[in-house]
Amino acid sequence: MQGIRVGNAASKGQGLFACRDIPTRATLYTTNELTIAAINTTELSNFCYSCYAGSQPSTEQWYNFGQYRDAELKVCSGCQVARFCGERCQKQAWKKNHKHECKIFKKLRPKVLPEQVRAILTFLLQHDNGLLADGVWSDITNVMSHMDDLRAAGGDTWMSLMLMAKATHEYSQTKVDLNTLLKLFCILKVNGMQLSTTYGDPIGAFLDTTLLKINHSCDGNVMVYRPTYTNGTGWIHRRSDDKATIRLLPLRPIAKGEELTTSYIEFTKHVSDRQKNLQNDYFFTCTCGKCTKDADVAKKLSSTDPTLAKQQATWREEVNTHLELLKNPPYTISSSITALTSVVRVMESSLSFNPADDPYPRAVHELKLLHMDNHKSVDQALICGLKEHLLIGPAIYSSPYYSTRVTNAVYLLQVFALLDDSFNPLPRQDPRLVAQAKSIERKGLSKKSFKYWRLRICIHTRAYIDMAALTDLVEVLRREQVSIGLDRAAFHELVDSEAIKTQGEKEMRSLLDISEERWEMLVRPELKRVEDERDRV
Ligand SMILES: C[S@@+](CC[C@H](N)C(=O)[O-])C[C@H]1O[C@@H](n2cnc3c(N)ncnc32)[C@H](O)[C@@H]1O
Repeated sequence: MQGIRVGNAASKGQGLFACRDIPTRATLYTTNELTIAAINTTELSNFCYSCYAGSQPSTEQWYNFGQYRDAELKVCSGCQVARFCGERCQKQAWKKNHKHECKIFKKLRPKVLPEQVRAILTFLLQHDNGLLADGVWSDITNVMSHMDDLRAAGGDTWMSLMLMAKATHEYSQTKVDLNTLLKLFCILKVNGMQLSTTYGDPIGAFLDTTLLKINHSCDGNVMVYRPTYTNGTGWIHRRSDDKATIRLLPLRPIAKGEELTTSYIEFTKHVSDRQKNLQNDYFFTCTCGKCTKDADVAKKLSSTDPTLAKQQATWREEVNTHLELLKNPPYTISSSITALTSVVRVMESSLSFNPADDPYPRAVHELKLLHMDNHKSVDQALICGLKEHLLIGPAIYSSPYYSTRVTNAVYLLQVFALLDDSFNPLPRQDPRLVAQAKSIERKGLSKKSFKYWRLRICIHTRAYIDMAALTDLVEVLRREQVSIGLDRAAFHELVDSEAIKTQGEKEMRSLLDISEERWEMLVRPELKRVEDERDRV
């Protein structure tokens, strides 16, 4: 552990603490050996079983156009379940764990075990076959399991934990008792972290003996990040041995002795939903500063404007329903677009509009993704992405170094690229994109302002990256800047010209339909802050 230690976090149990002052550019901890991990069953054919390289990650699929480098996955001829990006990964996995589980997977074919069972089964077989390093078994089995809470809550969750424990006991023929196995499933349920792509798309779950000591805060000071390695020409999802699978990065400077915290849940949700989530899934009540502040604001709103408070609860309900529907096909994209657009519109038209208010951030983000579907309305996706970048980002993230904020900006730049005539990575045969670019112009953003904003967002995002530890994204931004195709002189003319800047801002207000007053209040402070920051880089 680099500059961090496990310590007593009072009523929260153990926690992680900084042993020195930590600047934002530091990497706090890295690992490329996750203690327990499994890829979701639905993603098994898309990601390497050993290094989690992706063959078709959902978000990035379109990202690098022709340059995207797929990892070609070959299926294990024994079990036909695990897929590997190369011989090296296959050999490593065979030695580490696959030798023992492969036989079990083969016997069960065509049934594929759920990810939780594969995760615990693999760990158990490593233990039973003497393949775990000293202390790892006790490090994991001594973690808070909340088994009594889960048993008391009962229901389908408890039933499924018991069934999974029984099945694992039977398949493994282990000497470890059933109760310990059940505890392991509870530990994974309560402490498991999401294994994801760099863009945050979930692909599995993992447990790491150090990271699982991090306690929760809705305004955490660290983030768990899965880097995407790049070279000059495209993404390389494959990780070489010297590179980490997971990194722990600071979101702001952290003082010596401060506790490291991260958000276990979607922190943009309303405080009442966050508390429900934390109580149901993690069995505690959050008392962080953000919860105290948000609860005060909610209480005040209920007493001063009960109609609005009620209205907001209805919007949250509506967005939650659609986001839930979108998780499981068959779903209708167009009806979700209609419902989410209507919530976004009414929220924006409210006099007390605050872009941080749940469900606005979640609705705009989902709408952006839905509009990108099949490139059907990239122009609308651009508008959503811009709202997310200019209005929502500054309002919900207490720090610019959130990987989500940076990767959202990188995504937005790619949406710009799709609509930019002068940037031509794709054969421009799609007349829909040409028509959509025209629609952006008709809505008020001229070609010059379009280019100005594309460049401006690129430069500002690059500045965030230079100040943070998200170094793997530098190459992506460098390439992006080149692709905008401006020489140094033209670059300064665009970004530093007051006239172009004033015009660009005016046109952006028109595109996003934001009044000047709202722009000055909600967008201006952040624009000023990033400009100051850029000057410091
Ligand atoms: C991943 S573990 C964190 C490490 C844990 N404190 C330990 O001692 O092993 C998650 C559990 O820690 C406790 N916890 C985490 N954050 C907390 C918080 N902000 N307040 C109270 N309890 C918390 C809860 O019991 C939660 O289920």
